[in-house]
Amino acid sequence: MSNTSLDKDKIKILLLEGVHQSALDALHAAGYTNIEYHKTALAEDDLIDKISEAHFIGLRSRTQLTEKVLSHANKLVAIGCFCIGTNQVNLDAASEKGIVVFNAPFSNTRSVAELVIGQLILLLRGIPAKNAACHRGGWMKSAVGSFETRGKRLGIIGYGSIGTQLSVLAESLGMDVCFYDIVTKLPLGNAQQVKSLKELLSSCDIISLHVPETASTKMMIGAKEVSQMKKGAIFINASRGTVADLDAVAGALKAGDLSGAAVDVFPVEPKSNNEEFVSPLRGLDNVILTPHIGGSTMEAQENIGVEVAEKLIQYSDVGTTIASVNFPEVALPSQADNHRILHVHHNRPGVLSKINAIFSDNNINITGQYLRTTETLGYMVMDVSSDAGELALEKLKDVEGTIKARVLF
Ligand SMILES: NC(=O)c1ccc[n+]([C@@H]2O[C@H](COP(=O)([O-])OP(=O)(O)OC[C@H]3O[C@@H](n4cnc5c(N)ncnc54)[C@H](O)[C@@H]3O)[C@@H](O)[C@H]2O)c1
Ligand SMILES: O=C(O)[C@H](O)COP(=O)(O)O
Repeated sequence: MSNTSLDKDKIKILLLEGVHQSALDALHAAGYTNIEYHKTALAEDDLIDKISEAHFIGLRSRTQLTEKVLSHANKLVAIGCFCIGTNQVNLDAASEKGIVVFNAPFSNTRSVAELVIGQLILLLRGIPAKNAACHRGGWMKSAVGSFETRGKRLGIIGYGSIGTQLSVLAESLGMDVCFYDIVTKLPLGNAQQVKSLKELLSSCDIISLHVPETASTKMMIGAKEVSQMKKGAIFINASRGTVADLDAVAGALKAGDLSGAAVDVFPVEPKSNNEEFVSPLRGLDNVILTPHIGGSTMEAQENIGVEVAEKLIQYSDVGTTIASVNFPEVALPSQADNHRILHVHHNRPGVLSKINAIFSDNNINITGQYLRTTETLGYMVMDVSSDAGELALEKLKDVEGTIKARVLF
């Protein structure tokens, strides 16, 4: 159990995968200078070695924070995912160790929606194949199989932040939009929610996936679903590689059942730019392959850098967990001449009354207290008079169900 606050220059921050300079700037401006920065993800052994010394870690989609890796993260208090997806982090293991996880749920959504619009226009015109032919000295001048976007039916699977923006952009091009989502969603513009995945697959000219990686989305597009798509349909996936069976997609493309595809995410992605990319879609001229760059624009990365760094700073400075992925949300203004204690515990009945009893028995004056819980976790921020901080922390360690307790200031 971590038990003391540290001077800011002793708080070790590990930033991986080339997170934007804006994150470093924000952390430096807030007084955090002990930062180790890597442009790439780390191999597991190296990651374990470094995470065991880190108090904060920042990463993107490549770094896998598995249960095994997190079991070594004994000083870690927070994880910043400088992206939307948090599937690369074992959230249960993080919660179990009292480690809060943040992400950037909105900053790169426009970038993904724009990429998909670009891809669907290029695919409707057969540009990838024509471009490839030109590069080989060919000349495929023909209108056959080339279409405008106007009046084409776009099916969006997952109508969240990205799906909705894609919907609006596609309608501005005159497309007819429908979507499938497990939640009933307010349709934007003239878009329509369909009742089943099959209805979407069998009625759309273009199908684009925008779901998170979860148990319910794993391989949600398999051979059966591919066979339900309209003859000549276009398939796009910029969500997660585990969502679609690419062998089935490749088979349908080779058989001419699908006319084209654009895929940005893969079940197995190279760990670095030096590793070979392997996919059954390689070599197919009517497929746009991109190396997981849906959210990789300068605008998105700069905004994400600031957004996630600010969340880490707020947590480190005052214990704020607003917009956390796995913690109850708590925000309290800091109080002068007080010590702030953060207490993460298993959400069991009686923890709060035990804490209050201990404080009362020891004459510790609580000047502010805020508790929020999720189903499994309790997070309490407590301000006590500054002469009582150390004693309060000592006593809190004895409370059954405590996961992590520290004094902030
Ligand atoms: N290619 C990239 O670089 C890139 C960039 C950003 C995000 N992403 C991926 O895109 C995903 C979606 O991003 P978002 O911001 O739109 O997320 P979001 O959470 O705002 O929306 C996801 C939507 O999918 C729906 N959904 C969940 N499970 C479903 C299921 N089984 N069937 C149908 N719908 C389901 C949800 O109800 C929600 O409406 C992210 O989770 C991330 O994995 C990829
Ligand atoms: O989840 C996301 O936001 C995207 O997949 C982007 O991931 P990246 O930061 O690794 O490009």
